[in-house]
Amino acid sequence: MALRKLVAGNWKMNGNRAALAELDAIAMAAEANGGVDVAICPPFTLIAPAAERTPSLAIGAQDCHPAASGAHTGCISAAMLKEAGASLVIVGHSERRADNHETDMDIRAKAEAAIAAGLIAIVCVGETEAERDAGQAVSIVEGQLAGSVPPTGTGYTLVVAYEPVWAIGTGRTPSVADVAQMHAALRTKLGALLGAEGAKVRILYGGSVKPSNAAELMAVPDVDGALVGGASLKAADFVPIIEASG
Ligand SMILES: O=C(CO)COP(=O)(O)O
Repeated sequence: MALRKLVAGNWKMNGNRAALAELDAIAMAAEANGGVDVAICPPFTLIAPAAERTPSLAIGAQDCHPAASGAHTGCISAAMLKEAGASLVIVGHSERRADNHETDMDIRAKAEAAIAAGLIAIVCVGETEAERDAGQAVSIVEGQLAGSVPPTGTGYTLVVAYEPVWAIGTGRTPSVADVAQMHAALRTKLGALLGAEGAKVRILYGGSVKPSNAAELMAVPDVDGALVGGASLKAADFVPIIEASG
């Protein structure tokens, strides 16, 4: 079953108010490519101005706290993101798994909080280079998925992003065959975890997606979109990726 593609940009800790000008051309491309869902996940401080500037574009966050509220200095709840204008949130990005020692259990709790607040949760999984070299990529990623996907997730509330850690920001990507193998394994595992809903959950590929490789990656079976880092910062790079996904 071909699912509607989602192309999401993760700005990470980049961008400022001036950079929001990029959103105008991205929103125009989203409108012109009506068969593709497009989202941008800027830093927290830019969510509200981004949502106000381009109401037609889905705006997301890059993390949320698992609790609804409370004494958690420096943290942001899913409901706060929703009120600021976000409709989705990335959880479990490998940079957060590494830098903040987030576990699969933490990530599942964040995804559950996001869904409870009415956000779409984009749950990230991906192996390190050492794990791939050891022949463990599929089993590691299946384990991350089983641990971090909420059992109540549906095709409307949950998105999975496969991002090999070694492909992020390096210009390197897995072969088309390796992407196909991993996405097929994730699709099967989602079915085991979520039943019929597992077939409706979009599985994005992320890691050095750029205009020159987007069409090839988006044509792989069970690749239902892209999670784009560096190439989402400029409309000149991101718009061709949207166009290649239609
Ligand atoms: O981590 C990523 C998106 O979440 C991918 O980053 P790059 O596209 O810069 O490799």
